[in-house]
Amino acid sequence: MNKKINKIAVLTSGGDSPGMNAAIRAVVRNAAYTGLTCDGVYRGFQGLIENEFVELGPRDVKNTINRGGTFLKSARSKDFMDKDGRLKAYKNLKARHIDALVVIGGDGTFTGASVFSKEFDMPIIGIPGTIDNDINGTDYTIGYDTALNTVVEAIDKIRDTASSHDRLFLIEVMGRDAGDIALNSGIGAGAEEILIPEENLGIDRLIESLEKSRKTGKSSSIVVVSEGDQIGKNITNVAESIQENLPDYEVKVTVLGHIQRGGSPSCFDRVLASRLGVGAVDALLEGKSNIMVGIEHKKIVHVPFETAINIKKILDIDLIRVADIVSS
Ligand SMILES: Nc1ncnc2c1ncn2[C@@H]1O[C@H](COP(=O)(O)OP(=O)(O)OP(=O)(O)O)[C@@H](O)[C@H]1O
Ligand SMILES: O=P(O)(O)OC[C@H]1O[C@](O)(CO)[C@@H](O)[C@@H]1O
Ligand SMILES: [Mg+2]
Repeated sequence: MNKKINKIAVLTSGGDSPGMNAAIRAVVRNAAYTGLTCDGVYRGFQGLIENEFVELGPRDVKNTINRGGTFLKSARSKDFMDKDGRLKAYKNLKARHIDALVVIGGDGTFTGASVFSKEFDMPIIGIPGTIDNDINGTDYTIGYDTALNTVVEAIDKIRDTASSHDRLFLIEVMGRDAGDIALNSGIGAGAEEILIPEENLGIDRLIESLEKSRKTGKSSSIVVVSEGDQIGKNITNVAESIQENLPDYEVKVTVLGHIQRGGSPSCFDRVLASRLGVGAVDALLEGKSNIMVGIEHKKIVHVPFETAINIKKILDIDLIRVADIVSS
């Protein structure tokens, strides 16, 4: 028999992502809709430890659906990695009579949530919020679509100047260990080459391919490089190898950086966040715990944290084929 849930708390953790506010809003409003009370926790797991709670009702989340970042703020909490820190967090939750938790974040957040939930018998539901789209069991994570649009807009601008000066640009995009942002933005922005961590074909093939492109009449080129790419030590190192081997090219490097994490969420991310936020409270009321609410084939799914974290999400191989064909 599941314990009755009267009060929940919601937090955002790990790297922020556009649409996290929309997810908080949906959690808060579904809590009120179903007769629960809801606290927000500032600064993710660190706020749990440092007792930074705020009561949130439906009107407290007005005008947030359109805002990037997270108004609850986020953190990468070292203290939560220790049992002492987690014990403090548990005591603070109990002192506020909180029966269950909704965490919005990435794989690290779900790992922490899973450890905590087992240690202290606290029901927890995860909502995938990360620009990386690196979580198994959900087709999309909140913020990924917005980040892709930001990247494509930036690359379009770089292409203008690349083409005016007949230059080769290497553009680094985020994604830690996952190539989703690089592969999809690369196709969307018409990149000549896309370097991702999941596929290392080596520097020689890259140089050969760029040389061939120039011979077939391409005067400028865009190469999208995922930050987790393994070809060189880093993007500058890859640029130097290309420059040495292809002296006729003028090679430039742009690192897009944290611009990719900001901005107003796309409509896709707002709707996704709203569905997952509502779904998280529904799941708690159904007695679920230790799961992520995700989306697969347009339907809400419940995925055990273990499956979401420990099984590497498979990259769509056909996208690599498409990228090769459309860049030829
Ligand atoms: N093994 C663990 N035990 C306890 N807490 C953990 C563990 N792993 C991660 N966490 C907690 O989760 C937080 C968020 O994890 P992390 O920094 O990896 O970001 P994330 O949720 O994966 O998001 P993103 O990858 O989008 O930045 C960590 O800072 C830490 O507080
Ligand atoms: O902002 P930070 O802490 O430097 O983290 C950067 C990392 O976070 C992410 O943006 C995911 O949130 C990764 O793509 C990137 O590797
Ligand atoms: Mg992560």
